[in-house]
Amino acid sequence: MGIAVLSGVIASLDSSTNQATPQKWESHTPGTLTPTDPYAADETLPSRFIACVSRQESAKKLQSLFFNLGGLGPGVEVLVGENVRAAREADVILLCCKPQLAHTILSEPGLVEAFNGKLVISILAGVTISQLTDMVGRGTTVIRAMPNTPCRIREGMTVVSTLPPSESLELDRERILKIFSSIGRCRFLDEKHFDASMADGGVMMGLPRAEALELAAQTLQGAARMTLGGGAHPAQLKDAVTTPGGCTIAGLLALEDGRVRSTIARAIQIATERASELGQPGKK
Ligand SMILES: NC(=O)C1=CN([C@@H]2O[C@H](COP(=O)(O)OP(=O)(O)OC[C@H]3O[C@@H](n4cnc5c(N)ncnc54)[C@H](OP(=O)(O)O)[C@@H]3O)[C@@H](O)[C@H]2O)C=CC1
Repeated sequence: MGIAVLSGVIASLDSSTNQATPQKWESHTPGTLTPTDPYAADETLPSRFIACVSRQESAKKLQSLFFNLGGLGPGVEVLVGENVRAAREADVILLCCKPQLAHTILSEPGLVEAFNGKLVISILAGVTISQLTDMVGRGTTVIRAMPNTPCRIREGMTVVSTLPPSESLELDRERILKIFSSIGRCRFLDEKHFDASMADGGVMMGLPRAEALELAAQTLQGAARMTLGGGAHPAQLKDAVTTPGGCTIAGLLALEDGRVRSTIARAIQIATERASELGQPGKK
């Protein structure tokens, strides 16, 4: 998933650089941006990328993958076993390891100091901000992001935990929006919704109507495009997607009927109805 995020950011930067007439970041709903925007002379945009892995084999794969991306891709530095060095040189750190490795990786001598004062964005499922803060120290701003599988085709829906008050809040917020809007839609929500979705199997529970609709529709759109464009079977998506909730499950079940194209519209309708229902007062 880390590769998907980084590739999306690079592709967005490249596409905006190549635009003859740059457009502004477009806001659909409060807190969201689309990936069709200008990057020139914007301090919130990244200018250097470092990818960290633990194995030489992975490094070779990543070097080849980023090289083949073209544009800014070949400029990505891939480091093996040098997390502390990379963290020292970074302003924003995206934590994308498996959840069970977090403690081992973050206990490496020098890492807490290297993280101090920086923005750490964790996509680790099920690891709370409080747990991460215990590992990295209170001098680091830790936020959680929960992207979903369609981020791999830049049709994702990422939920990001709301930022704590700080002097760099606006800058951090812009940086986060630009990272995750490059792989789909991005929405800030309180961390309690992350835990509700993990526990209940549906992020829609307790969400306000507008957010529930947006998450359902974008998740379904991403799933549908992965099915139609990427050849992924709905059953594979259902196994892989971590954030769908009842709305997308309903959509995917409809897709599995075999009448794929004709049922997409029905799936979206089911999802929208379900999201509306969950968004009604009294059901929050
Ligand atoms: N897959 C999905 O759809 C989603 C995943 N997530 C979250 O994303 C995270 C990653 O999942 P996924 O992408 O599937 O996992 P992967 O195993 O594909 O990627 C994990 C990466 O971490 C690297 N890594 C492991 N150990 C170290 C280390 N000590 N130092 C530096 N890098 C290291 C691995 O490199 P190497 O191979 O060299 O060890 C690998 O590149 C998980 O926490 C998951 O909860 C969140 C939302 C959706």
